[in-house]
Formats: sequence, structure tokens, C-alpha cells
Amino acid sequence: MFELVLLVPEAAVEPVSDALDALDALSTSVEDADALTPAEQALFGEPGMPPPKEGWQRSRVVALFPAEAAARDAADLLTAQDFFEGCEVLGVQAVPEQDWVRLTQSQFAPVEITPSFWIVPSWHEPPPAAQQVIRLDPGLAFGTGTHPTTRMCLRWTASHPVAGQRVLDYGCGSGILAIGAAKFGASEIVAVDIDPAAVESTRLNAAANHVALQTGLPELASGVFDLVLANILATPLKVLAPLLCAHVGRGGHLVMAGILARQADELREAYAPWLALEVSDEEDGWILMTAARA
Ligand SMILES: C[S@@+](CC[C@H](N)C(=O)[O-])C[C@H]1O[C@@H](n2cnc3c(N)ncnc32)[C@H](O)[C@@H]1O
Repeated sequence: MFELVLLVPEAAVEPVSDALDALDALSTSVEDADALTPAEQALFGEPGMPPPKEGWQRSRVVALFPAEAAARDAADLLTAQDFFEGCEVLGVQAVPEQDWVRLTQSQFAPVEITPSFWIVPSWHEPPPAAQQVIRLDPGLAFGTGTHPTTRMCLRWTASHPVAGQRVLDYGCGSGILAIGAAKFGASEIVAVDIDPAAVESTRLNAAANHVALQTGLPELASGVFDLVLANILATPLKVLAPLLCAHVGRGGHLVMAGILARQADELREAYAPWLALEVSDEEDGWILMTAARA
């Protein structure tokens, strides 16, 4: 494999990427050419918000070709185009052979939730101290245990008596919270998501963990539960307030994540007509908000 590396100003990124596609590049990646320098620009918005800017001032565009001649031909053809003005060919270089599967796998190590509760990818052995293990590989749906919001929900489940309880995981993603509840003895679990890919992912992950649960689109959730887990984001959680509260039975708990510390008051206010939320955990600027129904 050979890669053609280009320096491209913001306005030309789209036509250059389209042209690389038309020139049969196997893949094209676009990175901030000023990354790790004082000119680096953040393109991430707050969760749920659009980024403050569409593109970087200068991008490093890397296109992969199967042969050196194809990469050099593409460079020659691009250089002749009007839209290439202001762009620069930085070079064509051989890409060393890699074991991509092993490289990807090496980036996902077991995640500790508590000293005895771990999330472990299928290619790792569980650590000796692990008494409870969720087997989970990164996939299409959110929830591998590496995000603080997921970890806080799992820690809550691990430290409360969920055995024998009816549990609703609202916004289940990979199903990790539902599977966690099953590992701690919940007797009936319903896991729902608006994304059909998440529902499928939950079904597969539950099977891989030998866990029985019901999963489907949100309409599947009916009745009241002893525990309602919802790791979504502040804005949808506010909209869902009446619905989620209606699912919390007497003596039951609502546990919510996906909320930034500075959003605590607005969430408290949105839920006040039904339940009194309090902050019960915090990690990396994210908080866990919980409430109990008397
Ligand atoms: C941050 S992920 C959480 C996944 C997993 N529960 C975890 O804790 O890691 C949020 C999930 O909520 C789902 N979601 C977003 N809005 C939703 C809604 N209104 N109703 C149901 N699911 C929703 C998304 O599709 C996504 O899978």
C-alpha cells in the first residue's frame, strides 16, 4: 500500500476528497494539519451540539492506494485541477505492513468498574480479581465501558441490591447496562433504544454473555420497574422526564447519566414535578443523577 499525503486549505477539502474518491483511492482520511501545535483548532461541540466550525484551516489529507504508480498518477492529476490551487503534495510513501486486527484489539484493554467487576473484550483473559465480568467487544453501538457515563451507571448497579429486580435500560446502546444488571441478579430486564442497530447489538451481546433480556424499540418498555437506567444526554433526558418517571415504581430508583456537572440544576428542575434528583457520582466532568420513589 502507498499513501499520498496532501496539505489542503479548508475550502478545498471537499473537492479534493471527492476527486480522490473518483481516482479510486481505497480510503481518504482528513486530519488537522496543525494538530499538537499552538494553531490546533478544536472541532468538537458540546455533547448534542454542532461543532463551532466545519473544518480546520489546513488539513492533512491522506489517501491510500494499492500501488505507488496509482498514488503518483493521482498526485499529477490533482495538481492540474483548478481547485487544487493553494494545496500542496507532501509526498507519496509506502505504508508498512501491519496486523490491523491485532493493532485495533490492542487499543481495547479490560476496563475496571470496581476491583471485582470488569468489562473484558473477548480477546483478553479476565483479570484474576474479576468476580463479575461482562464480555464485550467494540461494535456499532455506544457502550464499551470506557466512557465515564457508562462506568458510573455500572458502579451504581454494582453497589445497590438489584437482585430480583425488574430493570429498564432506556437508551441501551450495546446493552452494557442491561447486561450489568443481569450479572448482579436482576430478574427481568427490558432494554430499549431508538436505534435498531443498538437493539441488534444488545441482543448479540446479551447472548454472548448468556443473559436473558427483552430488547427492542422504546415502545417495548411498559409498566413500572424497580430500576430505570438511562444514559442518554441532558437534552433528551429533559424531554423524556415524564416518560422515565412514569416507569419508576414505588420504592424504585431512577439512575441517569450523560449529564455534565453544570447541567445538574436544569435536570433537577425538569424532573422536580415527579422525582427529586440528586447528584450521586461524578467523573471527568460528567455526573450521575439519581432519585428514589417513596
Ligand atoms: C450514550 S449511549 C448509552 C449506551 C449505553 N446505555 C451505555 O450506558 O453505555 C445513548 C443511547 O441512547 C439512545 N437514545 C438516544 N435518544 C433516545 C431516545 N429518545 N429514546 C431511546 N433511546 C435513545 C442512543 O441511540 C444511544 O444508543
